[in-house]
Amino acid sequence: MSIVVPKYLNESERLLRMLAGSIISQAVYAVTQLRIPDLLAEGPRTCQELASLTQTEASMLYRTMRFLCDEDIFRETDEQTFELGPLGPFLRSDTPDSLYAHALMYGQPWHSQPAGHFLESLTKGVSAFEASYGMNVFSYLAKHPEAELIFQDSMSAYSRSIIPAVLAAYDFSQFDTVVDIGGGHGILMEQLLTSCTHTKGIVFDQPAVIDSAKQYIKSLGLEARCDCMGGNFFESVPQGGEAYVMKHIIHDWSDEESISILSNCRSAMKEDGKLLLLEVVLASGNEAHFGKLLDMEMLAMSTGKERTQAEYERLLQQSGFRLNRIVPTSTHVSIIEGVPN
Ligand SMILES: C[S@@+](CC[C@H](N)C(=O)[O-])C[C@H]1O[C@@H](n2cnc3c(N)ncnc32)[C@H](O)[C@@H]1O
Repeated sequence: MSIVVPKYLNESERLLRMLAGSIISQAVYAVTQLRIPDLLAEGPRTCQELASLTQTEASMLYRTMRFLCDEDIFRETDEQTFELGPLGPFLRSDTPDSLYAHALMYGQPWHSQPAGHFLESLTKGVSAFEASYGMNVFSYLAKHPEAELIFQDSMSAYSRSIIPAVLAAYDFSQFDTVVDIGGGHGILMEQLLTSCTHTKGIVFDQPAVIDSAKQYIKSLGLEARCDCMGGNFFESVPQGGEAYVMKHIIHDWSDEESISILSNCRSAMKEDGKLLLLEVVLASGNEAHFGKLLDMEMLAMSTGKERTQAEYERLLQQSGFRLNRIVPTSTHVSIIEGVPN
């Protein structure tokens, strides 16, 4: 089933729809938080029934769901009766490729408010998050455990949808020890150790995050093959690994900050080690690419950016590596392989 921008819109309506983007995002957040996609998993329900199950005001819920039919999230099958549309299943909490946790994160004030500081960000040359909260997003999350949990859940869910393609595209079983720098709650490591049964792992992340990773790895019975270590990658990273993997880390940071993280990996790794960055690689021309949206998110939330192959080549070269090859996956994420220079 193909998804299209509603055809009924003329140019000025398309622009108005763009201007109302935050309302669309908040409407998606509201129905997801109410778990309406889960409630429609088994088939259509009336709006009255949904309102009573979610303790919401029926006529307001109806208007919200009617609008989200235009966005392909729901479909009105009968008068005031809805089923899931083509995008609806992705907002269920229980599917492998679920964006449920993502929708919850996008609705949080700390995620949506920085966009209101975009202009200030452009004029001052700092991220909108920094302009809004006076600190970088990771310092904010470390101080707000509830927000940290929502962020990590969202990253884990996103990772679950990407990692199978990464493991299919690259042979990680060639390594004895893989270190996942900024590994969050350990989802990548879980899947990697499950598919490469002779490999050992280390998950490294901030002290505020690593306890949850420890618990998660232990709950899977993988603790004998995986250490979880807390620290700051601007100071040092665990020594002696064969492969240093970073998924969606370098895009969070400026060139200067990235060089500091990468140089620490270079000092810690074995001479025949490999650096593996799991990132979007932007095309150098001006063709449309999903990565440009992620780049805007980086602009709003961090000092980082999405980069082209030439930019990654330069970054690696300035950190003691040579870009060996870029392995595409079936997703928008590629594996950028660096080797010591
Ligand atoms: C965008 S998330 C990526 C998480 C994970 N790699 C994934 O793709 O799901 C960035 C991660 O970097 C971690 N991080 C941020 N600053 C750090 C620091 N100074 N030292 C170690 N980890 C850090 C965060 O806690 C977070 O888990």
